[in-house]
Amino acid sequence: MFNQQDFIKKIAKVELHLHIEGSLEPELMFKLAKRNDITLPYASVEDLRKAYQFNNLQEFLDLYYQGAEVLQTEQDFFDLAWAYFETCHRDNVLHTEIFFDPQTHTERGIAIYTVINGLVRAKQQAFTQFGITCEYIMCFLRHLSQDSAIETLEAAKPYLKHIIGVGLDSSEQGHPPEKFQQVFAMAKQLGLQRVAHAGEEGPAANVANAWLLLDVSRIDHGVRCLEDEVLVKELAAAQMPLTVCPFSNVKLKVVEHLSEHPLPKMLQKGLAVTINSDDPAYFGGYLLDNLQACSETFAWSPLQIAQLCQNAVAASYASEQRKSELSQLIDNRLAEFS
Ligand SMILES: Nc1ncnc2[nH]cnc12
Ligand SMILES: [Zn+2]
Repeated sequence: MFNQQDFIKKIAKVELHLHIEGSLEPELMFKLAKRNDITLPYASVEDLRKAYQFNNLQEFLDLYYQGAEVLQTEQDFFDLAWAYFETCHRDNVLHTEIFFDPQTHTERGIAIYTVINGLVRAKQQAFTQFGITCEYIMCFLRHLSQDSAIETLEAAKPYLKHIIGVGLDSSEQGHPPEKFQQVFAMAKQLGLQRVAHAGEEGPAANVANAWLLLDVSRIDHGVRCLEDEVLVKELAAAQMPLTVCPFSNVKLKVVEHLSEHPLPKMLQKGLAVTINSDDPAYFGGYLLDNLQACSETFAWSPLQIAQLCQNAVAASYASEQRKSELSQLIDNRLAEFS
C-alpha cells in the first residue's frame, strides 16, 4: 500500500535554510557544557526543552545565543555539524546549504578559524562517509553594525574557498536590508552568493529591498511578501526562491497554527517555494518532519512533494552535475511510487 510518509522519507531532499547553531540539541548542549566546564542555567535536558516556548523571534534568539556559548573548540563545532549530518543521512537529505553565524562566536573571543575548521572537517567526513554534499553560508548578524559585518568578511578572506555565500539573519525588526548594502556589495565583488532573511517578521518592503539593494539570489522566509501583490507577481515571474520554514513560523508565532500557514497560497501564486527547518533543535523537527507535517496538513500529493524537492535542487548552489543527479533521484522515486 502507498505510504506517503515513507515516500517523503525516501525521496532525495535538499535543505537550503538551516542554522547550524540552531541544530544544537539539548543533549549535545549539556554534553558540551560539561566538557567545557560551563554551568547552564537549567537543571536538566527536560528543563531546557520546557523553556523552548517563544512569543516572537527575539525571545527565541535570546535563548539561541545563550545556547551557542557552549561551543568553544574546533571539536565542538565538528560535533555540532556532525550530529546534523547524521540526521541528514537518516532522513535522506543529500545536499544541504548551512548557515553559520561567526559573530556569535568571535564576539565571545572564539577565533573564526576554530569555527570554520570544525565545520569543514565535518563536511568532508559527511561526503566521504555518507555522500552528502554541503555548502556553507556565512551570515551577518543584523542587530550588529555594518562595520562589524565588514570586519567579519575581512576575517573570513583566508577561508573563502570554504564559503559559497553570505547571508543576513538575527533580529529583522529595526534592522532592514539597506543597513548592509555596502558589505553585500563587497561580498558580490569577492564572487560570493548572497541570500538574506526578509519578510519573516518584517514587512514585504524588506523582501523587495533585499532583492533590489542586496542583490540576493534567494530570500530566506519571505512569507510576508504576500502583503504586496505586485511584489508577489514579480517574485513569481522571476522564480525567486523562497526558503520557507513552516515549523519555525509556528514556533515564533508568525502564524498561530500550521493549518493557517500561507504555504498553499504561496504555491497557488506560483512562488518558487522550498521547505526547510531553520533551527530544528528549537522548533520541534528537521526537514523531514516539516515536509511530513505539511503534507498531512495540506493534503499534498506525491507530485507536489516531488515538485517542492525539485524547487530546492533548482535553487541550490550545487554544481550543475550534482543538481542533475539530485533531480534524477527525485524523478526516480516519484516514478516508483506512481
Ligand atoms: N529564524 C531566524 N530568523 C532570524 N535569525 C535567525 N537566526 C537563527 N534563526 C533565525
Ligand atoms: Zn533562519
